[in-house]
Amino acid sequence: MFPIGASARSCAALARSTRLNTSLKSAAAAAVAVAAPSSARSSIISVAPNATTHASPCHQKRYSSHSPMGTQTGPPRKKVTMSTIKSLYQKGEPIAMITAHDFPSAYVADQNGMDIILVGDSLAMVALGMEDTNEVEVEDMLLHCRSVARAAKSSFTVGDLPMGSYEISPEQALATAIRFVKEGKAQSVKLEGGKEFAPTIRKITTAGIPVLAHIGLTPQRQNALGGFRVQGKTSAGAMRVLEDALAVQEAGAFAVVLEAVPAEVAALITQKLSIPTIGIGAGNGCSGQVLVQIDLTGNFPPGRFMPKFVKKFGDIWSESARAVVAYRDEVKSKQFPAPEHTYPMPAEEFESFAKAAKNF
Ligand SMILES: Nc1nc(=O)c2c([nH]1)NC[C@@H]1CN(c3ccc(C(=O)N[C@@H](CCC(=O)O)C(=O)O)cc3)CN21
Ligand SMILES: CC(C)C(=O)C(=O)O
Repeated sequence: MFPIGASARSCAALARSTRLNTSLKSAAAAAVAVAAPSSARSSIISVAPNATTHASPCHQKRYSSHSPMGTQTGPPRKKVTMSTIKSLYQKGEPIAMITAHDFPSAYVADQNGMDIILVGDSLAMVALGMEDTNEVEVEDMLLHCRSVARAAKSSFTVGDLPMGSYEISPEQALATAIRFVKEGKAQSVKLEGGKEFAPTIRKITTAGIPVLAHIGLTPQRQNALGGFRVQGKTSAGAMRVLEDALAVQEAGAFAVVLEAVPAEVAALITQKLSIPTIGIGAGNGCSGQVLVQIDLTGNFPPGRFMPKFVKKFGDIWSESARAVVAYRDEVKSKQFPAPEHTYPMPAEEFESFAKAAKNF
């Protein structure tokens, strides 16, 4: 979906987003004011309490393949639960959410202060190389949910119900949600849809499985939406997003993802709700934010199309590429492996072996 090099669709989207740029910027500025009361803003912790402190783990520690990521550093963070999320919301402290699709990506998120980890169906594209999120199956999601669950010691986890696994009936949705909890070890599920999915959300929450709703741009319905289009850009469109938000809240969702909605619309919806809004491309007037991990860490090849809402906070791709090139060069030049990467043997043992080997 985000091909290497710009497709015709991406170019059109880019052109549209350039036109949007100025209006969103002023909207974002206006939205800052409603993000949190100033008293709450000052209490926001800027560094995760157990953020990894050692400078460069790869030079200091050898991680054994028997223990996936070595031992945890620092005191364990308290488990984030439904009530932690509620209390962050009440304090006006933004909720930080990130996607993860495997053990290491969940581990780095968990160890560095993410409140919520989402095993998003975006894994179809970012981890499995599929064209579309609609290709991913429940079984694929469950494998990845389990890997994430093993690393998520403190973050609250959400598993994304893939297209086709919840739309047929509330009963189908509940059956899938139960599999996410039992087989995927997820603590909650996310599904795309507003008003029409209120009975579905009600069915799942009544069974005691927390639901994160997802409205605005719902990527699984890109074909019906006419592509990845910003939602709620007209008064009537914004009203539909508000109605969806109120309906999913009423149905029992613990929070709602607002994707690709003008910032001032998202801010107003946030004020109207009594559950947190988690924005992605919805400005900073939301109660929290979510981004796809590989997007924010810059773990994708150059030239790939990115939605306007992505901020690249790192450049993991360049670093990986640099390491792979250095490895290749050292293999080709025989600089690697050096003596320190090999296992010693008493000289007399080797001599005896060499002598014995002569007869073979
Ligand atoms: N790596 C990745 N990051 C994501 O955020 C993401 C995925 N994959 N896959 C699933 C969905 C798809 N998402 C998308 C994809 C494209 C646009 C996009 O092209 N948006 C246009 C808006 C155009 C308009 O209506 O003005 C943009 O220019 O940002 C938005 C969200 C978000 N999700
Ligand atoms: C972008 C987020 C909200 C998502 O749905 C995903 O990662 O699939």
